Parts: sequence; C-alpha cells; structure tokens
Amino acid sequence: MLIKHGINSGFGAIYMLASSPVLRRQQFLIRCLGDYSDQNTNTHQKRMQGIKFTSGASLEADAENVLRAITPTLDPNRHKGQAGKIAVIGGCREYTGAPYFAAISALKIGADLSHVFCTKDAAAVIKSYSPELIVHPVLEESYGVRDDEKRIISGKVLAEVAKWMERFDCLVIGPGLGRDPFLLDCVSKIIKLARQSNVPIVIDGDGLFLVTNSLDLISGYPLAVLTPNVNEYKRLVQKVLSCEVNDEEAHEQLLSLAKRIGGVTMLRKGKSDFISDGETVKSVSIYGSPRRCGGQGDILSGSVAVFLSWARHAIRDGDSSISSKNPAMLGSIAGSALMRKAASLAFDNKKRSTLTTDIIEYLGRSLEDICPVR
Ligand SMILES: NC(=O)C1=CN([C@@H]2O[C@H](COP(=O)(O)OP(=O)(O)OC[C@H]3O[C@@H](n4cnc5c(N)ncnc54)[C@H](OP(=O)(O)O)[C@@H]3O)[C@@H](O)[C@H]2O)[C@@H](O)CC1
Ligand SMILES: Nc1ncnc2c1ncn2[C@@H]1O[C@H](COP(=O)(O)OP(=O)(O)OP(=O)(O)O)[C@@H](O)[C@H]1O
Ligand SMILES: [Mg+2]
Repeated sequence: MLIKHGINSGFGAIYMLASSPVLRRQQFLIRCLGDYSDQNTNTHQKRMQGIKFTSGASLEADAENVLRAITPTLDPNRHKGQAGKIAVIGGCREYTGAPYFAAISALKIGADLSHVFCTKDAAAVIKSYSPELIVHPVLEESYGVRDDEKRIISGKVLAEVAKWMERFDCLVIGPGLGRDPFLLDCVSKIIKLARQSNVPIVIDGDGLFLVTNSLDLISGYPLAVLTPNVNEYKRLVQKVLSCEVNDEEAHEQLLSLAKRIGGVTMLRKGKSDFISDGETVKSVSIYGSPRRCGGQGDILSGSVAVFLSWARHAIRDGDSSISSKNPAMLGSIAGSALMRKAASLAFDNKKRSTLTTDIIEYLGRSLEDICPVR
C-alpha cells in the first residue's frame, strides 16, 4: 500500500520512499528470495526440493516440519549413544546452574549421554543436581594455578578433553564458564581441537565473550553456531562490523555478521529469534513466554546441540527432504522453536513463578506434540 501510494503521489514521494526503512526492507526481502536465482539456478532448484523451509513468502521458518524431518525415530535396534552424545564446557565457582540447564536439556530432548567439563569447585555441585550427567572436574581457574605450572596444567586439561573429543556429536561452549583468563586460554585450545576433529560447536554465554575477542577461533567454521543474547549480539556487531546494532536493517546486519565470520550460523535471541548462516535469514516467532528468568538461553544452547547433531545424522542417512540444507541452520531453527514452545506451556501452568527448571520439564511434551513416539 505504501508503494502504491508513493507511485500515485509523484516523484517526490517515490524519492522519499526509496530511502525509507520500509522500502529498504522490501528490497532486502526480494534479494533474499532471489538470492539464489540468477547465478545459482541449480542450487536454487535443489533448495526448493523437499520440505518447505519457510511459511509462505515470509522469513518465518517452518519449524515444525524441520523438527519432524530431523528427529530420529526410537528404533529398538539402536544402541546407547546413537541418539547423541553432547558435552557442555562450562561451570565455575560462580555459575553451576547454566551448564546444568544446558546439559540436562540435551537429555530431556532425547540425547543419550550428556557430559559437563567444569572446574573442580563446580563439579560436586553439578553432580548433586543430577545423577544423569557425567561430570568431569578438569578446568582450572588462575587462582588455583601458579605461573610456572600453567603450561603443564593447560596440557593436562586439553589431554582430558581430547580423550573424549572424537566421541562427541556436539560441544556447547560457554554456559557458566566465567571469564578467567587462564581458563579461557584452555578453552581456546579445546575449540581448536574440536575444529580439527570436525565436531560441531554451539557457542553461548562466556564462550561468546571469548570468541568475540578471538574471532579466528571460529571464523570460517560452518559447524559453529553462535547464540548471542541482546548484550552478546551488541558486542559482536561492534567488534565485527565496527558499528552499532541497527534494528531498522536487522536482517541485513545479521546476514553480514554471519558472512563476515566466514559462514558460521548466528542465532540472535529476542522477541523473535533470527537465524542466519550468511546465505539466508530465517525467523522463529512461535509464541514463547513473557517471563525472562535467567537460564532460558542455556536450555536453548543444549537444545541446538542435540538438533544440530540429529540434523547431521538425518542428512547423512540420505533424508532427501533436507539433503541440501545446512544442519547448523536446521538445528538452530529446531532448538529455538522447541525452547519457545516449552516456555509457553510452562508459563500457561506457572505464570509469574515460571522458572527455567519448569520450562525444562516441558521440553519432552513439546517435542511429543510435534513428533509423537507412535
Ligand atoms: N543460573 C545460572 O548459573 C546462570 C548463569 N548464567 C551465566 O552467566 C554468565 C553471564 O551471562 P549473562 O547472560 O549474564 O551475560 P550478559 O548478559 O552479557 O551479562 C550481563 C552483564 O554482566 C556483565 N558480566 C557478565 N559476566 C561477567 C563477568 N564474568 N565479569 C564481568 N562482567 C560480567 C556484562 O558486562 P559486559 O561484558 O557488558 O561488560 C553485562 O553487563 C554466563 O556464563 C551465563 O551462561 C546465565 O546463563 C543465567 C543463568
Ligand atoms: N522478548 C522475548 N519474548 C519471547 N521470547 C524471548 C524474548 N527474549 C528472549 N526470548 C527467548 O528466550 C530464550 C533465551 O533468550 P535470552 O535472550 O533470555 O538468552 P540469555 O540472556 O542468553 O539467557 P540466559 O539467562 O540463559 O543466559 C531464547 O530462546 C529466546 O527465543
Ligand atoms: Mg546466556
């Protein structure tokens, strides 16, 4: 309507509209829809095969179909571990809740095994929350390490994680990690090792603090998903794009950010979640919850880890409906949708007293509503 009005109102109005955010947004949408068209018709055709990725012409992802396409059936012939082995790197003196939320969410969704690599102080506490988690008290903070011991201890930390690395389907790096410089230095080495082993990584919380200051750690790694909240996103935009967050051109900015970090997948959390791998942008706007209690981002990071590994398996198994899709995008869409659906169910029940643990209890039912276990 705005465009029609502009055209009918003569050149001045058209000129004004050409610089308006509405028109810029429309031009961006057209570019998005046509971004594969001329130069890459085959890719475009491939992408159009199989499941519908978006609903109608909007950027909203068809998240329920994505969830159905990647969630494995419960097959009695499968053995323990085949539905996913996840590891969370996080948990220090201050924060024990965040790694617990991420790791237990992975199990509640359907992963078989969930590990936590944390500091010694945090380990006993996290174990006491749940006997289901496998907790490794291997990380060290500066206060417990003399300068002359740092090299040896760093080597030991890496060796402890390396023993397990090949077995993991995905790492979640950052929930409750803290910002101790020595600890973050060890985690940098863990990220490098994960990349060498081709293990996908979801970076959240203090992991984002680390990679924002050392972008080389994840730059160009397509199996990395970054899940920034509002603060973390602002820091990334400032660092990578050298500008401020621009909500009038939010999609373009997200696309540029993912592209500039070499095609990692960005999941920008907020009222709607926006997801981009530098090629395309999708949104997930399923109604969630008006409660903003801490820990919901941790549920999301554990969920994305499971769905990303399931998406890789589904693609490897030759599921033609998703064969040409980026598993990091699929995992992010699925994780975001499930988290928001669970938050909505928990809020229906608990209203103002809804806590992160309540939302976790609804992860299973939320997935069951979409992909029933026959
Ligand atoms: N129950 C739990 O255990 C939970 C634990 N959680 C865990 O908390 C950690 C931080 O995550 P968050 O979401 O509070 O980070 P965010 O919004 O950027 O920061 C808000 C403000 O605080 C400040 N700041 C933060 N950390 C700082 C530090 N170490 N030292 C100094 N400043 C620090 C920060 O300042 P700035 O960096 O902007 O200067 C900003 O102004 C992360 O590990 C997360 O997983 C959460 O998941 C919730 C549930
Ligand atoms: N305004 C909002 N309305 C609805 N859902 C939201 C809103 N803001 C965030 N969310 C959802 O809550 C989840 C967590 O996002 P949030 O921004 O709270 O992360 P976070 O700050 O990293 O959380 P945490 O406390 O775990 O660190 C995401 O799945 C996101 O979709
Ligand atoms: Mg967070």
